[in-house]
Amino acid sequence: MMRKHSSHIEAGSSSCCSGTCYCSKKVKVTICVVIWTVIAVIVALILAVIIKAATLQELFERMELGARDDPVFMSATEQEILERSQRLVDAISYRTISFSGTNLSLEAMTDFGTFLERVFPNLHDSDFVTFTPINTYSRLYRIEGTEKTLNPYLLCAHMDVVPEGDFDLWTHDPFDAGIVTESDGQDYIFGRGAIDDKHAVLGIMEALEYKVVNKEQPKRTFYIGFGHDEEVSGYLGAAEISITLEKMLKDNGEELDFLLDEGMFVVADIIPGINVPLIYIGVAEKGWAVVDLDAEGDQVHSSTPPLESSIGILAHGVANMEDNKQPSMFGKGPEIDTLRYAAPHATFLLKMILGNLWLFSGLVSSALELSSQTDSIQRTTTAVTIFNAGVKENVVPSQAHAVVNHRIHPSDNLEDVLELDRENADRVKVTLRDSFPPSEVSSYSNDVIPFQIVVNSALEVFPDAKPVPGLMVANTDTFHYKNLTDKIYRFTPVYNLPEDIARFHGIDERISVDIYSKVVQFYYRLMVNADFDVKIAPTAQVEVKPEEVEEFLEILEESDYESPINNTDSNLLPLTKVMEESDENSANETDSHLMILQDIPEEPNENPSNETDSGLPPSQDILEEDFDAMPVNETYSDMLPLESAPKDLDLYDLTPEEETFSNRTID
Ligand SMILES: CCCCCCCC/C=C\CCCCCCCC(=O)N[C@@H](Cc1ccc(O)cc1)C(=O)O
Repeated sequence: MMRKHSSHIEAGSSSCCSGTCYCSKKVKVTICVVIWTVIAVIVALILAVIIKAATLQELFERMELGARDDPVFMSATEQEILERSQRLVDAISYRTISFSGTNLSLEAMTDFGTFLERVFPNLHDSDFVTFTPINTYSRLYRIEGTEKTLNPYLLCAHMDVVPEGDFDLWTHDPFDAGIVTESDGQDYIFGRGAIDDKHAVLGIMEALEYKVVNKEQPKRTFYIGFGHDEEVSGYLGAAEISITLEKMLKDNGEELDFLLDEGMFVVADIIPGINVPLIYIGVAEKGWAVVDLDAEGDQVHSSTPPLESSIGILAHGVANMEDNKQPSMFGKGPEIDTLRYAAPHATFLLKMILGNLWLFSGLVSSALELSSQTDSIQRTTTAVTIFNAGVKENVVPSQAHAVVNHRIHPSDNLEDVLELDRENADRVKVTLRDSFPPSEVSSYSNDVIPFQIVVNSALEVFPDAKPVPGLMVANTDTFHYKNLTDKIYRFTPVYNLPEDIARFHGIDERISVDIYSKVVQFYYRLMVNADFDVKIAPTAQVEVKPEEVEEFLEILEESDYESPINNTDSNLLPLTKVMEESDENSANETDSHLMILQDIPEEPNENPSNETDSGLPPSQDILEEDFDAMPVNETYSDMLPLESAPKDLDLYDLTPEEETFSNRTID
């Protein structure tokens, strides 16, 4: 019904006739204000997005580990590179295949151990290397450092491999290919284990052999653990190494500072718009669940098939599980920092998106979903790995069985995953067979020295790549080492394009001779960089005589110095006494009065971490656990609060070099 025309329009109201609207001035003004406000908000948003993109800062700040402008590498003549490559080829020829937890290739593993001892004779014969066989086949090495003040670290790798799969699909024999020149003109070491994980086993051994031959005893003690059943979860290898190592650490009064295992890699072209390779360090690892799926139906003659067979019911449930994925956890795990760290290296358009995840996280999550590789970093994955039913072509079977393997995102939980499985599975019975939870996230802030050691070593071999922390989407032996340290990194410097990622456990696994050479150099650089704490010590070393200590204590007593027991200030400067015995091999002469001041990050760090991470115990740990227990005459040297220490104390005669250091930290 048409509204009656009114000639009288009240102020503040409006009226329409035949589609024509009459608005009062006030309404018009209001509409204008609303429209302009909306436009202003949109313009402001666009400006904010552009400004954020234009001012994106690199999140990883490289800490120079000593004088590293010109890092020293292992010598690498063409002949040496070839010999090292040939040793990897030989390593691959040992069929150290793990078929299942109860079907390992133990004879091949024994031979592989003998091979390692034969081709790396010097390290096995070295005074400072101790080898302990674990559970017969796994291997644990202790490399004694010359400095006893630094906590050791652990390098891990595994000696077993998965079966080759479909042999006919391989271009070359997976265990006997040698070095092959491919169509891209590059030489490749082909075969099962080339990137998972014999390159790491051999790379670590090459670096250590070189150090032994060249009498480069490391300053920091470290351990090497090679498991023999990683591919079937490491319960016989890594789990046992972990038990022995825990005991060794305890006996030696050590704590493990950090560990590095296989895992992620250098990856290029994985995100369109990021045109630099990424040094992707796994700082966390997904959890694991194996789920059995069982469907039942009638067993009948195939000439009179049932309306629904057990196979049909199972197929329907499985298809539902694939169609309705577990939900995206984007923004709740390390994947967000993968993108935040990568963002400054993106095209401007992508910078606008990645620099403004508060606005575009939905869009980014949908983009990640476009590839199964990128999708795996943002959600719990569902892989149907086994599907079995039927025994004869004319019998409809009563039972059908499938297995699903989930990798659980760190922000997801098993109960929720199973609930969605049951919803999707419909009439299929869902039973959890086994599981373990996702790992903790290891700290990766810029002041975490172990993270810096790993990243610096990678940057030294891939100077143009950019480091990003991220989620390890598969699993490693690190699960068994989680009690030993909370700083666990998963990385080997293999270079992968997206299509190469399929070579892990896939067909035509290979590594180029050039990249393998970088792998070897990486482990060598890591062993050098891990001695960093000792290297910074010369500027920080202060000799203290006993009478000066007395004087210091007296002054402290007289001053208004606040006890560090109640002081949790992160500026506390821990001092550790160097062990009494000095070592002849050490480049730094030490005596019982020598102390090392730990470097202190000058700026607060973005990432929430209270750790000082220098290889020394964190200051808070000392406060809470050790301080009370310390004899009074030792506490003076172990904890000097920078802020509260009397500034006019003139305890030490400092060299100009020492003074620079002391000014930098204390003033
Ligand atoms: C934006 C960047 C996106 C990057 C996306 C990267 C996708 C990566 C895809 C594949 C990674 C390949 C990982 C290699 C894994 C090597 C270790 C391994 O094979 N583990 C096995 C065996 C295992 C080990 C320990 C366990 O507790 C269970 C199983 C595995 O199945 O995970």
